[in-house]
Amino acid sequence: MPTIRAPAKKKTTTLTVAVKCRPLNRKERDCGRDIVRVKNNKEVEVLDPDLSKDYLDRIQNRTKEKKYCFDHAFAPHSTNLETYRKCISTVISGVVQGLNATVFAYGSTGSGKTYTMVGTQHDPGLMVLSLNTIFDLIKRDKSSDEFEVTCSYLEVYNEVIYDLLEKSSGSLELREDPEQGIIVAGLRCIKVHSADKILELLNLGNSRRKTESTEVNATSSRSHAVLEITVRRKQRNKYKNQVMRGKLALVDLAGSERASETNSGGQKLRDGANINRSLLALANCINALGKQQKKGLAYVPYRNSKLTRILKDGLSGNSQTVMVATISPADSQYHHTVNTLKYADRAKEIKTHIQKNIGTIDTHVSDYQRMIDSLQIEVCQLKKELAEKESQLSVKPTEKAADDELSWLNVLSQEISENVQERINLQKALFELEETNLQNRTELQHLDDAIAKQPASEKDGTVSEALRVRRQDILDNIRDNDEAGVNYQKEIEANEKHRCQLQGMIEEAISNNGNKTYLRILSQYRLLGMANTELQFEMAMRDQIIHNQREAQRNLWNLIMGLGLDEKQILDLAAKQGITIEDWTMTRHPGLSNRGQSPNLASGGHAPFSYGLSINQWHSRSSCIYQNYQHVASKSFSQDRWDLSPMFCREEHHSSYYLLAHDNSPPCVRFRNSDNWVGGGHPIPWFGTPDKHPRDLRKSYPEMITPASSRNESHLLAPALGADFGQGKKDLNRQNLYKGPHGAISSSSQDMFKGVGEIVNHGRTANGFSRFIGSEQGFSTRNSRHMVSNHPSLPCIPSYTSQSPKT
Ligand SMILES: Nc1ncnc2c1ncn2[C@@H]1O[C@H](COP(=O)(O)OP(=O)(O)OP(=O)(O)O)[C@@H](O)[C@H]1O
Repeated sequence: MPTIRAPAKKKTTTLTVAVKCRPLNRKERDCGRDIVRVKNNKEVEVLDPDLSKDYLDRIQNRTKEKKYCFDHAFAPHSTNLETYRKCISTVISGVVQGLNATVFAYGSTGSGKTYTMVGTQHDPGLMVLSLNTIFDLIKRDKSSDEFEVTCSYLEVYNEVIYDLLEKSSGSLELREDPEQGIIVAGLRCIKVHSADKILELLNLGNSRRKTESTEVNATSSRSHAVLEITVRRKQRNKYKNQVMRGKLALVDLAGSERASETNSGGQKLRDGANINRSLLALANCINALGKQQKKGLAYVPYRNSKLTRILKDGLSGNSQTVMVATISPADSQYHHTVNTLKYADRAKEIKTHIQKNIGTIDTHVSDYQRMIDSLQIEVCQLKKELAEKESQLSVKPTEKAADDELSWLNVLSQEISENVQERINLQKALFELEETNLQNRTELQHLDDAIAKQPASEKDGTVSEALRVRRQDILDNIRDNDEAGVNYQKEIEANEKHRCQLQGMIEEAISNNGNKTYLRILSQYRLLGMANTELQFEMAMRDQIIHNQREAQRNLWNLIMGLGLDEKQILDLAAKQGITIEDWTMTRHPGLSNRGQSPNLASGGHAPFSYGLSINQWHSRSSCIYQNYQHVASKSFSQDRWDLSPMFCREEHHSSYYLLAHDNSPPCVRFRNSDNWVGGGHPIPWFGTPDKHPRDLRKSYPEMITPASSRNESHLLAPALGADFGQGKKDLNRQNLYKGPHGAISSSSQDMFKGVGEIVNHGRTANGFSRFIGSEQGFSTRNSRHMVSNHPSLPCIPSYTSQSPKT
């Protein structure tokens, strides 16, 4: 099979980010004011909407004023043509030379995305201007090359892809093509010879696009629209067999909105939820990609929505990409404007790698082959649909009633699945926010230390000034993230409410319907499927945490061992880093023949778990506290053996706690609340509710409830471990744990400990991810999520306390 040849060079480039501010509309002029200032064609300043703030507030940084700088910024009076000339035209000329380009408008509802992309007759939008340029360039081309231009236009509505160039398009599927990346199977590609023809198609497609009138925008787009133009250039000169293929994707996103603002309900509300979901997925991708550039690898959740899968190339692959962030200058839109600018600011970090798509004539033929294949698939699909429709017409009334019942159930289960997916997205977002703030707070602490250490003579110097500016930035970020976190939590609450309604509907259907058993099994099956999705996400998150901690431990051990330090030196060094080593109780393992080897690596062979070390400052993503717990007296590195004694490992991550326990009882996972061990015989992971109480999975899915148990301790059998420790050691161990050198556990709380594996809470409030991970009904928020596990893969390490991030 012919393939597109690897190009000679790949050029790395960053996203071009432009901000376009629309004028105030009449309503905004009458009852609000303009709070956006565009300066020097690059800077955007958003004033505090609260006019009551005075000079003192301003000099003390108590206003919500924000300043950003972008590649381009356009004031309200500027036209689409100006935007096009300054940031799009060069990208478009590349398309005729075999390069890919993506242009997308991002902003809240009513901020001017469609105006920017489609425009009006007097002020044509970027789609129209780009198409005219492409045909102009082809017309003016002096070479004898042959050009062919094709166009497709799709929309993603409620996570379903429709062809806007088809009169009554069915839903289309996404496929991964090894050469072309993500493609939409069965999407019509129409050959066009002039810009006018494409504009005709564009208008036709736009008339089919789903729009609604909302409180904020009379013609609000309810779907994301992607216009794709492909230019194939068959070369006639020395590279006779070569075909260059440039692709231009022009994207008009649906607007993000809040249900309360748009005053919508029913279908509109559902659309809004789906739009927000895919935009949230896009925002998460922008976040992750931004982080990737700053800190190396980060998981980019493209697969969370169809939109992000379609935009994948534009965000990180082979594409020159321009993001036009559209904002409203109205004071009532302050929150949306700042939110859009924040994501636009992050998008500046995103890098793409552009290269010419050069293929052979054969490749060109293979493209046609692919088109034929996809048309054949479409024909098969249509035939199948026709056959189904025919058979539906001939079904008996009783069968039809049963079918109706089932299709109702399908709709319901679809809603449940969307509800779960939305919650996962929100919780992920919350998790990211919390993580960012954790890092922010650590940096804040370091900055405070650095500022305090500045000599008096330097207090007014440039270094001090830079530190203070950075400190203010971090404070702003923390405050913004906290605000965003509160909003996410509200959305999670709404999501939870919706979930309860859905649950009620299922229960009602079960009690009303004749075929109860079947429906019950079916609904149980679906609910378990949903629960499974949540569990998988939780597992993935935990794997990530464990991976990060291992990394940190490994690095640290390698460093410490490489230095060949003795215990005292290590303790001194740790103290300098602000780390207190509570209890040095490691003895050497027979398997560790020399002290140069990282104890963390000693987990192989017969060792049921590994030794490790974690220190907050060294940790790349999470804050951890580990506690090694042994009945053996403290031993130093110089001793001969690493003793495999019973051990506890405590980890704090986003207010989630794990503790590893090894004793002679069967390995188990235990849960406890602030006072007692709780739960039945077969505990399962728990998911936090949006409010203060974690959600009981069995409550959410009552079909999963196992007979209640009066026992206040729950055990979940884990895979057998090699460790087998005497029960007798347990009490002593517990005692040691309670009486750590720093008195980590208060004497009153000692009474709470009724089994192995209790955990000390260092007083961090539980939120974000901790809501999501392991806990049980009735936990107090303060002591929040306690989970005890003896997972064999988690490392056990010496005892430390690390400084909690500043709150
Ligand atoms: N630069 C501009 N000049 C004049 N009017 C504008 C401008 N930008 C937007 N508008 C007007 O603002 C209103 C909302 O714009 P538009 O429909 O483009 O918003 P949107 O971001 O696409 O909204 P949604 O996401 O809800 O589809 C429209 O009436 C549009 O004509």
